[in-house]
Amino acid sequence: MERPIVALVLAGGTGTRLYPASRSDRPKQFLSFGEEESLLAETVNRVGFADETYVLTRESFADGVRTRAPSAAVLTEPEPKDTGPALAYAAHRIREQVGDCVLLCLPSDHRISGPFETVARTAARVAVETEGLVTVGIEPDRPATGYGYIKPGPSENGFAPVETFHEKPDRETAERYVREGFYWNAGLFAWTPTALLSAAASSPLAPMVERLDDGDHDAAFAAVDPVSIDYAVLEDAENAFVVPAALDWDDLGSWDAFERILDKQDGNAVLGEAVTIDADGNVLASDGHVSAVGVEDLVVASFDNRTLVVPKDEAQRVREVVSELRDDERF
Ligand SMILES: Nc1nc2c(ncn2[C@@H]2O[C@H](COP(=O)(O)OP(=O)(O)O[C@H]3O[C@H](CO)[C@@H](O)[C@H](O)[C@@H]3O)[C@@H](O)[C@H]2O)c(=O)[nH]1
Repeated sequence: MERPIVALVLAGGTGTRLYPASRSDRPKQFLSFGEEESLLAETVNRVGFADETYVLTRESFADGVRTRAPSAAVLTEPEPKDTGPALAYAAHRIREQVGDCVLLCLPSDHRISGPFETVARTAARVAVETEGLVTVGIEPDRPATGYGYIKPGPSENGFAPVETFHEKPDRETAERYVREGFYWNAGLFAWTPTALLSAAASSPLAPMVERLDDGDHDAAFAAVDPVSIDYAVLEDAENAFVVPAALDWDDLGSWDAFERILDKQDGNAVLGEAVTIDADGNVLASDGHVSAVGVEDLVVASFDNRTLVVPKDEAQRVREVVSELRDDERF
């Protein structure tokens, strides 16, 4: 009998780099950018072909998830400790509930179009055939430093072994990887719960896996430090594979990404309403109205009575703002 495909949507991050649209009680996956539905709802709709869908999130987002994705089952994790502990925990819980299915793990905050179902089904098939950890590879169009980079081995039958996986390289290394034909890791994975848990058992997640087997979920989370699945497992995995995918894909990581997805108004990317005079190359995003005069290459983001202004090529520095706001719980 074919294994059921279980979609596991990760919705526990906050997406801080889209502050002030994203806030501690309004993470990126709950937002909609010019579409009718939230990124989370779009993700759950996109995996409508799966036999079951779970959304994994933190307790404080659970109600928001239920409202936005009522068709999915909600799993909450004892502590937000990044995607490594989250994915190991979910694999364990779902194996208890539905047996050794094939998990299709997806971020909840990406914008994707193209043959998603075909790619996802191929990844699921490869996960079962190889009993390995399957990633989806996107051809890069720039040396982005916020992604994982995958060097594929010889490809056969729609997939290739992963020769190396390097999470978030520096700029110079990313430039070399793009020249050498590496893929971006799309953050979309397929594996059986057993394959993931056995890889996790010889990784920094090992102390957690032992305690999950004992059934003590709080102790399992307490036993590990926050770490992403990419650093914890994928960089050292010996049985990882990549399915190259021709998807139109964007993770909307920070405000400069909107330049790639929005129609231009006189050379500016505008979300919401704006008047622009002698202004060029700006990203103007708001839930109200922005006017920009005689300025270039800025991000102006204004939501819920909070405004961020930053040079576009320093858009990542919003992290510094959020870290200061978090210190006194104003995020
Ligand atoms: N449940 C849960 N979900 C989480 C947690 N932390 C993050 N997530 C969710 O996991 C997804 C990915 O997390 P990010 O933190 O946004 O990852 P990233 O830095 O963008 O890097 C990952 O994605 C890139 C593609 O966008 C990859 O290129 C990279 O290798 C990596 O897999 C998002 O949907 C986020 O909401 C957590 O503690 N718990």
